[in-house]
Amino acid sequence: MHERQSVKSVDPNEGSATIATSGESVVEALKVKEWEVGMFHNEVAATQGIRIRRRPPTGPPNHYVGPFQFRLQNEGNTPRNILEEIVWNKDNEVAQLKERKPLITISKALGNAPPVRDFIGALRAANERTGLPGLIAEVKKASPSRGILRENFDPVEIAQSYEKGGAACLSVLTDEKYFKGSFENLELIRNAGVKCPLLCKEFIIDAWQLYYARSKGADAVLLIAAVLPDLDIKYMVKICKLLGLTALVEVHDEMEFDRVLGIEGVELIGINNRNLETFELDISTTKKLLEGERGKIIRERNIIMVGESGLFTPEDIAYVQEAGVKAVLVGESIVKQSDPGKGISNLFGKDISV
Ligand SMILES: O=P(O)(O)OC[C@@H](O)[C@@H](O)c1c[nH]c2ccccc12
Repeated sequence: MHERQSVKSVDPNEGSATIATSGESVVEALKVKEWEVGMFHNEVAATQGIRIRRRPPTGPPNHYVGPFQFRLQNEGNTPRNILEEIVWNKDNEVAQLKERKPLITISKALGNAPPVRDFIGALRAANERTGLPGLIAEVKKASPSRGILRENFDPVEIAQSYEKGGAACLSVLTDEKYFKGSFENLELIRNAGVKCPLLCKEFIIDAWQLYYARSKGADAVLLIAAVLPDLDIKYMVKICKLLGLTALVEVHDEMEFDRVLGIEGVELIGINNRNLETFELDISTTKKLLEGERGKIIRERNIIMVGESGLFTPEDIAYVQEAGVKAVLVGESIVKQSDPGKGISNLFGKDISV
């Protein structure tokens, strides 16, 4: 047992952690370390062409100093775009949630989580059954680019309608601040007896979130290459496998796609037609990225490709299918319709539930 230390470390080269005089200052020192790691993270990310910085570039850690809004207005601490703002906000959110529910608590809850469902299996089966891309239908109330998509929003009703309409899997937004989603919605849908596997649509920046998502009943999670450096994706994909989760790794340009193709164990890749930094939408992104060598690698490795965002008509579906996707992720065009299940028939130009 240590006696309470009250003197500085004798070695002046040692770091601030050794000046600790009580449990609280050890915690502070750990937070500073965490902050430094976050800073280092920004530099590693930049070498991989990632423009999104994990933390504001100056000042102390944002989760224990002052209101976030205040910090955002400070020079040097202004996010460059909406994706960066979301990520910085998520960093705060996760830091707080983690303090309330440490990993050990969540690990215990994992045993009580609903069993995992086969996300990729469901997509493949739907694709074989219909000859069309398997549908991941998104339960989405709002987005920063489109505002409120549906006023009268009952997540369970929408999920059941999607399932009835022939969706293979569902995507449930869990971000509250920017997408008006919640983990409660995910749990409600799972507990209502919906059988489709569920994607937890979240901005994942910390492995803790993977455990949390599984404990809330998720079968799959989204990993965004515009935000996560290679090593994070690599470890997160491994943790997903341990937990039985499917990782949908999302890319939106050639560089991200090549990075992800260099990571072992990736089985499901989404091409987001929307650039999350600028909101620009262009469905030819899916086609462009699957042309040539990359398309060949995908086929050789039997990786399932998902066309994401901006799909509204049977022509759009045919276009991305022709480009090589076996699945699509669709929100806006179906969630806006009074009967979302019927929205699916409109989207595909036929009833895909039979
Ligand atoms: O509503 P749309 O345009 O059909 O898009 C759905 C889905 O692709 C989109 O919500 C999405 C794809 N990747 C994301 C990452 C974060 C937030 C949202 C998304």
